[in-house]
Amino acid sequence: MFSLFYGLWKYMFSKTEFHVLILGIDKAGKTTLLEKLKSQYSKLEGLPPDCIVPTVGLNIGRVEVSNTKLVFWDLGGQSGLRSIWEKYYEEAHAVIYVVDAACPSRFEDSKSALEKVLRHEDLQGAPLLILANKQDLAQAVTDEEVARYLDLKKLDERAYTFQAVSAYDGTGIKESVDWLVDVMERSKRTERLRARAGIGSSGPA
Ligand SMILES: Nc1nc2c(ncn2[C@@H]2O[C@H](COP(=O)(O)OP(=O)(O)OP(=O)(O)O)[C@@H](O)[C@H]2O)c(=O)[nH]1
Ligand SMILES: [Mg+2]
Repeated sequence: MFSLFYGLWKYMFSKTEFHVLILGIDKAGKTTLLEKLKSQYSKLEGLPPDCIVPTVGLNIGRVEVSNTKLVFWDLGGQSGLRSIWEKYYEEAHAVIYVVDAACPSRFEDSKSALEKVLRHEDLQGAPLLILANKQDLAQAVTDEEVARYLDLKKLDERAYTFQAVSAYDGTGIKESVDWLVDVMERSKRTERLRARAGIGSSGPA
């Protein structure tokens, strides 16, 4: 009986919580993005870019956007650390994949790391937001050019988009988060994760 009431209470009063994985190769700007998200969407001051060091473990950021709680998981992108990424796939509602748009010499590495992410069955149907980061730099290429370089195949069955951003000055971040929240709310994967957690779309299970 208690669990029935608790389920009902949880359904009616708790805000939806989404887990978003921030992936990408090292130096793409993932942690800089996380800190920018924190300073734009929460009362917390994010770390300034010159205090950010390469990530070895996991950085977590929690923010609220309208009636939605977002929990960001930022992982290290160095090649020896990428094997850890998959431990987080099962619980993720969506993926943000960050590309350094000012560094074409690393597009190939970025592309193959992303292809591996997309092949993993634990991420089936997860919406994908690909960020062409570092747009504040003159040499950065556009989001369309990053899309051409990555030349991703077999994305038909998942919601995805490319967005030009600067984690440094915040350009494009609001549009990116709005897109992400909207697709996660409508995604079949979200329905599946909710059902597994005992929160059905038409009430507690
Ligand atoms: N100009 C500019 N520099 C950026 C931007 N985003 C990140 N950087 C710089 O890029 C470098 C790497 O940034 P990080 O945020 O540490 O990159 P990361 O993807 O978290 O790297 P790992 O933790 O090693 O995987 C730092 O020197 C940042 O200041 C951006 O939008 N513009
Ligand atoms: Mg980092």
